[in-house]
Amino acid sequence: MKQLQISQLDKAFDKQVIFNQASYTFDQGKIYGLLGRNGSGKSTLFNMIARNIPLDHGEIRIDADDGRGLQSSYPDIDVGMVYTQPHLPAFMTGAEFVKFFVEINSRRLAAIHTSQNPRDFLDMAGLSEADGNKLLRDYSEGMRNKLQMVVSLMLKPPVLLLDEPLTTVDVVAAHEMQQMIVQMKTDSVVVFSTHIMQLAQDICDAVVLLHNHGLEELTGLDIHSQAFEDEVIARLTDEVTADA
Ligand SMILES: Nc1ncnc2c1ncn2[C@@H]1O[C@H](COP(=O)(O)OP(=O)(O)OP(=O)(O)O)[C@@H](O)[C@H]1O
Repeated sequence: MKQLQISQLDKAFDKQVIFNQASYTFDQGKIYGLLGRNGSGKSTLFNMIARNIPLDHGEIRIDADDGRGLQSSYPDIDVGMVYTQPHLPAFMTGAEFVKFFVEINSRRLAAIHTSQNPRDFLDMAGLSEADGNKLLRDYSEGMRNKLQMVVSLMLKPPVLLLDEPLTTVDVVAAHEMQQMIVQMKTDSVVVFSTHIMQLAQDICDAVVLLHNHGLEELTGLDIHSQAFEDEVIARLTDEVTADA
């Protein structure tokens, strides 16, 4: 089973403590919703997992289910990251970008039996032929988000991190993307951050709160209940009181 393990993680920016001895293990087979107040450290956590920024102390380890067990250094393990603001080349058209993406990832796509037809990628992102011929800088934010998510999901990375996805896509696209994310949990560890409680309740199997500089799963309540929602708000509100 694939696994992402956070152990006794510390991270501070100058004197601002973001994580203090945070520990949690995310398993393949579940969708985890990461909830926390603005500025609590959700993007920072994702960036540490993706090794974009260093951690101060502790360990982040990944088991890609490749026989090697948990690895604390994982340059060869793909961590898929879907950003709130997509990072796409502005001066390529959608079709050019997808063609380029398929070319540079052809071996990986072949290994996981994913289509290598660029048109399929554009179709999944709901982009027409005319859209495909537009420069990415002229896409709406929602169109960029859909395209970014489709290319990230098609690679089926062992760990998939989604930083506030689906906030800018239309209702139909959001429904389709939700279904794609749900399918991903079969083969990947899937963690997404969101401020939309309804979204967390709709697609998550577990909700992890980032508060008081730690990670804590909210257990013992039906995720779809009002009591669950009240408890999330109470705990995240408590944090402000505790820090004040
Ligand atoms: N490179 C950096 N240098 C200094 N401080 C930073 C840096 N990156 C993030 N921070 C600070 O760390 C804290 C956590 O930021 P982060 O973006 O991880 O929060 P978040 O939970 O994702 O917030 P939001 O929900 O608002 O998107 C914030 O106070 C932010 O200002």
